[in-house]
Amino acid sequence: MFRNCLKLSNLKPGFGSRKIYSSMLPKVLLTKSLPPDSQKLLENAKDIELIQWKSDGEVQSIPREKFLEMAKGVDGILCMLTEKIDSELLDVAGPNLKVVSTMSVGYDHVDLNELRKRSISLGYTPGVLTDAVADITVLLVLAVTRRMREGIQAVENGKWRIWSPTWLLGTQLTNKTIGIVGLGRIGFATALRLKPFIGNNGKIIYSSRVEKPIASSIGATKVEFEFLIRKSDVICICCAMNEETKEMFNYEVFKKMKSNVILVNTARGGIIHQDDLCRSLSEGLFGGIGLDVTTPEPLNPNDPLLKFDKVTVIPHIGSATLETRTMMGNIAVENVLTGIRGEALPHRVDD
Ligand SMILES: O=CC(=O)O
Repeated sequence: MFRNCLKLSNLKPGFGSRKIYSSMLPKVLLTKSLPPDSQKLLENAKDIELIQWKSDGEVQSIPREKFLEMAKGVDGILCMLTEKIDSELLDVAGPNLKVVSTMSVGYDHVDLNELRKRSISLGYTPGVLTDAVADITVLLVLAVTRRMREGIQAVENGKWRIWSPTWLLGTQLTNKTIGIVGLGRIGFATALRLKPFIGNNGKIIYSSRVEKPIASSIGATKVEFEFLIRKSDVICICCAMNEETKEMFNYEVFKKMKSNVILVNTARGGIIHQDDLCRSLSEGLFGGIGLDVTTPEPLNPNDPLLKFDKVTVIPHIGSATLETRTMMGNIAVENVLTGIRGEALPHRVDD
């Protein structure tokens, strides 16, 4: 089933025995094919041996056992957010490993402390996916407030009868309060995009560990998380997932929200306690939910969450534009190549 284990040694003809020569080159393990331009960039690197796992149609992530097997003795790993980088993997990889480069802005799948202990650098891809993820956050806000999923289902299932003044009424964003959880790059870009929709009488509030000076440029006000969840009509989760934010949206929090609140999550599924979300939905809470991220991913098509018409789920495609994925891929390649050469990574997670 798998065409796994592609071994690509970037040798010019005439360099003698490929096997002997290639074994002297630093090895980079790539866990999934990159967008075409980024793939070429890595394949054209002259000073590495590229070891790549490939699945048919790119639909499956590298199985854990395969990952452990292929990571042995490598100098660099270029991975996705779907691969767990933990002590087991790092032990198996061994002392040659200098750099892990994840093709993602989030790195909650990486045990940063274990990397630090071993002086392994972590590269990531910040900045370049801000617009794409902010776009999809707005897309979900609009889709949920305007009941897009139900509308599409009605058309497809022959339930579209006649124009009616009272059918499929959504909610207008005008004059509403938007709460952004985490006003980093993506949170700010989302707020900026939503501002014209709420008009002069709408409000943007945000919660964050620190005051964000840029917020004043769009009139956004910093508030306590508690205030945000009580006062917002629309809440966009735009923060990173860490010990502090994991399952911060749970039953207790849901009960404090407005009963018709719209909740959108384009960050990480784990920030929402999903069983609590289902429980709250079955108790009639929420105006609607929009999720680009879930627990687990992929979400089982029979997951109870999908039984609620007001829940719209899309398959973690926030950064999925060719432009953005190519920029992410190129940065991930630069990170891994500079890392194995012992140079400073262009985009390194600071320790
Ligand atoms: O979710 C996507 C990313 O972290 O890049």
